[in-house]
Amino acid sequence: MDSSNIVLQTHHLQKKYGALQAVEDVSLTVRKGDVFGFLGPNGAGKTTTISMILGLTRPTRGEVRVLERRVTPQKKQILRQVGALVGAIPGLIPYLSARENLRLMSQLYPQVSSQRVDEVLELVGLQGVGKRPTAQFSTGMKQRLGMGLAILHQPQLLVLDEPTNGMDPAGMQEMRQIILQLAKEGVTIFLSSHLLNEVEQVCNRIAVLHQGKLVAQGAIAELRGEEKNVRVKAKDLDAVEKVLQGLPTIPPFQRQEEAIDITGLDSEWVIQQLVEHQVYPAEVFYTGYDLERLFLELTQKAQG
Ligand SMILES: Nc1ncnc2c1ncn2[C@@H]1O[C@H](COP(=O)(O)OP(=O)(O)OP(=O)(O)O)[C@@H](O)[C@H]1O
Repeated sequence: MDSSNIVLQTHHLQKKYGALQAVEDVSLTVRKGDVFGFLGPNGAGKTTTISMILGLTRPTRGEVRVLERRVTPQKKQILRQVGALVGAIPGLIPYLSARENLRLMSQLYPQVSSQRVDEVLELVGLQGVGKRPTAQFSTGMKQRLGMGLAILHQPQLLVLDEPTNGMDPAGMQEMRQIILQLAKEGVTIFLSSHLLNEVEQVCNRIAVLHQGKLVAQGAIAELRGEEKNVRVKAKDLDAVEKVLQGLPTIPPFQRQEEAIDITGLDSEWVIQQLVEHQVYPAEVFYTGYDLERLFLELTQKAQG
């Protein structure tokens, strides 16, 4: 693996709070251009991991590297290359407008021009809000401004901790659009979420955390596996079932109300088998692998 391509890496990261193992042996690799989904139910240890990534919490064991440099609470220079939106938006002045807040923040960075402020306002869809004080903003608008503040200095990595928490579906959709746009512009994104659906829509790679432990990591397509799921619709489902039962190796299948779902077979092969037994399906199609099911399987496996 080309290490110059790695933007964020954690090595055997561990955090204990007394007897509680909040994070246990978490090794993550985030490459340039990834929209990396950090998935796990509430309490899995996502925020604790992020806090160690951002040098806010000292790991009990293990280390964090950003752009190949080690991050610790004492050594955080490399985090200038990182933007973060984690919890409440730091430094947001409620009586100032979005532009004024961005301008104020831009004074921290010598390289940020007023042109960049306008660019960011547009990117996060707040160019039209004028002088409205941010105190009057909706949750979604505040989060978008928080995102704007986090990317003002053009970081290489953007860390987002549950950025759509408390948002309505329209706000979530807007947030996803911004994430995708930023990714297009070359920002690597680390997105923590407990929402499978959100992660599936924007991320190319994911890691799944459960009770502090990593239970999976990889490309979404890879994690779904080579496994093929074929749905067969037919007038006579009993006949379909009989054909499946008669195969030399009976594939795992599940009878639904109007279809049979079969795991691990090619649709062409299924059709061929059925037709050879004079069973003619009305429809045969791939249903793909449901991330929700994968997630449940992974977390149940971890528990069992
Ligand atoms: N400062 C702390 N002291 C003691 N326990 C803590 C502390 N911070 C977190 N924990 C515990 O560590 C575990 C992981 O919490 P964490 O907030 O990292 O999970 P999370 O995946 O971010 O969940 P959520 O989405 O609910 O924030 C939880 O059991 C939590 O109660």
